[in-house]
This record gives sequence, structure tokens and C-alpha cells, in this order.
Amino acid sequence: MQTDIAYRLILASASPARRALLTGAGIDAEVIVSGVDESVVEADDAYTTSLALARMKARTVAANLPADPAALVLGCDSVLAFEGEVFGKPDSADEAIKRWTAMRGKSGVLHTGHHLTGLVSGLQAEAVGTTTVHFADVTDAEIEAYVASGEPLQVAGAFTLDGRGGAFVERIEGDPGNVIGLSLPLLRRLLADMNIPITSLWRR
Ligand SMILES: Nc1nc2c(ncn2[C@@H]2O[C@H](COP(=O)(O)OP(=O)(O)OP(=O)(O)O)[C@@H](O)[C@H]2O)c(=O)[nH]1
Repeated sequence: MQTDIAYRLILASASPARRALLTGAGIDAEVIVSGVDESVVEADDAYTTSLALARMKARTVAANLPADPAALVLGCDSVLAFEGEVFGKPDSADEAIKRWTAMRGKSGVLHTGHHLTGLVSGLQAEAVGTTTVHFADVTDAEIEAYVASGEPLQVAGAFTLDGRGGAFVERIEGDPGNVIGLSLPLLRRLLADMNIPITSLWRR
């Protein structure tokens, strides 16, 4: 790492939750949405899918930026692995109801792929964070009401930890930020792999 560079982080994600996690951690990320068509990734497991999409988002944004040695681009993608299936955002209310009816009282693993790349250095680091999520044994009425709120349709796995869905998650094993969409301790390790202390990204 060049110690005289004041690095800046570009978040290649439309996720307000991801940006809020960074802001809360002292990092004012610039947002450039990748616009990646997520259907292009055909991987059949959550680990590969989340990492391939995170990489694609970061690289798509990086490729369209002017060469700036201080710029770092972070792409993320979250999917839920549940009973052999890989769930992103539900396509419809009916799908969200079907998923919750299957998930209640059981657990799944939320995978968030993270890919970090330096624009000029070519340095890059990537990893997948995994968090086991134990779902409450919710009632049909609770499922109907939750889906009617619209929230499940906006998020990977059809649930949130920090929104209305928080009432329907009994406990988790692993990093909560990873469920919300970005794991800060994992980001710290990726930056360290590139010899960049996360503290160097803190707002002054
Ligand atoms: N607030 C909140 N958001 C969640 C949670 N779980 C998943 N999400 C969001 O669900 C979305 C997962 O879809 P992705 O395809 O990874 O990201 P996206 O929102 O489509 O945005 P891009 O990165 O631009 O593709 C992200 O916005 C996550 O932040 C949660 O527990 N809380």
C-alpha cells in the first residue's frame, strides 16, 4: 500500500442498506449502480452465485471509471441458500408466501459475495460471508401481512433482519451485517489483503 494515498470507496450497489452500513462505520462511499443483469449468472450454488455477481458488479463499474489510483470499487451480492435452492429477491408476492411457508421454523444460510478492486493497481480481493438464519415459526396470517407490506419483495431471501422481518428471525449465527448486505469485518479483511487499513477510509 502507498501510505500517502487517501483512498476512496465506490460502492457498486443500489442497496441503501449497504450504503448505510458503510456510513455508520465512518465510510462515506460514492454509489455507482452497476446495472448488471443478475440473470446472466447460471451458477447453481449460493456461494458461486453471490461471488460471481459481486465480481461482475464491481468490474462493470470499475471498467467505466477514469483511472484513479485512490479509487477502490466494492461489489456485493446476497442470496439465501435454503434446502438446496438459491433464493434472491422473490419475483412475486405468491413466491414470497410460498418461500415463507417453507422456511418458517427452519434455517437457511445467507451468502453475501464481496469483490473489491483497485482501479489502477489491479489489486483485488474477494470473499463470501455466510450467516446462518433461524426463522421463527410464523403463522399464515403473519406471512400474509408481511408479504402485503411489500418489504419481502425488495430483499434477498424475502426477509430482513433490521426491518419488519426482524420479528420473524429467532436468531443468527455469524455477522448480522452480512445478512443486511455487507459484512464490515469481511471488508476489513479484504482491505487488509490489499495492505489498506480500513481506518484509512474513515471520514476525516
Ligand atoms: N435492510 C436490509 N436489506 C436486506 C436484508 N437482506 C437483504 N437485503 C437487501 O436485499 C438486496 C439483495 O439484492 P442484491 O441483488 O444483492 O442487491 P440489490 O439491492 O439488487 O442492489 P445491487 O447491488 O445494485 O444489485 C440488497 O439491497 C440487500 O441490502 C436485510 O436483512 N436488511
